[in-house]
Amino acid sequence: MIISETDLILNPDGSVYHLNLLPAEIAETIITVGDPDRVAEVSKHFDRIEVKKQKREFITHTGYVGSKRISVISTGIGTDNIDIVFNELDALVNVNIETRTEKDHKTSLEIIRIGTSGSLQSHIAIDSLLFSSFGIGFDTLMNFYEFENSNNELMILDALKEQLPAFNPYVFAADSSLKKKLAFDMLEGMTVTCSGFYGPQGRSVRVKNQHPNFIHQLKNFNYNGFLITNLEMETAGILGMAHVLGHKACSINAILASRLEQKFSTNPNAIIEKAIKLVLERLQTSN
Ligand SMILES: O=P(O)(O)O[C@H]1O[C@H](CO)[C@@H](O)[C@H]1O
Ligand SMILES: O=c1cc[nH]c(=O)[nH]1
Repeated sequence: MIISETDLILNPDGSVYHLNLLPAEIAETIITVGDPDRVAEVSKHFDRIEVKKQKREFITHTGYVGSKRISVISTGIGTDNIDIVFNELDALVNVNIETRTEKDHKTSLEIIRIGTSGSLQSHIAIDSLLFSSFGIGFDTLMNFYEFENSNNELMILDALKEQLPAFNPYVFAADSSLKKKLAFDMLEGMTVTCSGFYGPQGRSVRVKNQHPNFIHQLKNFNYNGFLITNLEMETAGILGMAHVLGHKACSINAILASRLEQKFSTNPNAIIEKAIKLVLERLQTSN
């Protein structure tokens, strides 16, 4: 079936519409970061950079760490951008851009988010690193796609419906092989992905929040001892889109804020740098 010009938009040079990339310009291992300035913070550790591209907030650097080819891409903020990044990355590997048809042989990308996040639990300290075993989406992205959940995901969904009935979330697990490879010694937990930074994360600057107990409600959620540990704005969308498109994904969070103690890291760059170095080292040595 031909994929229409409005379903998959290409630029005049054949690159995908928002990412501005051609198929040869991405690696099969991709690090995503929210902040466009973080792309260079990752690629400064590359031994060689062969591609640098940008359109809007989507900056891509592709290069090598040793013999491992890696791309790092900024997604900007939010799961609306995750929809764009994942559909366009998938098209670059799984659609023949010239014939506009799906390829018979599919490529499964390895996608690792290195992001920042706020903690909801006292044992998840500021300046620690946390692996999201599950992403819980409080946004609406995955309502627009067909998918089936695993039994574990369905059981967490049931517990969410019972304990947090005011919300209607979706749930996806991280890829277990990426956890073994990159995060075997990290704290882990369930990450809630929010549709905003202020009200949707229980903050209120001048306007009262409709959910004044948001932080404590989430903190107290418990599924067989498994807790909601942190809040951010992309993880659940990344895990969900990877699942529907057949890619492997995970999310590693540098904890910058404690929402319980109402404190913020005094040196956020140090823990982000630690996460970047750890992921690059482990990606290089695991192949
Ligand atoms: O630091 P990044 O990766 O952007 O992640 C977090 O920071 C942003 C909010 O400040 C949101 O994108 C949130 O998910
Ligand atoms: O509290 C926080 C910190 C970083 N990023 C978020 O989305 N929330």
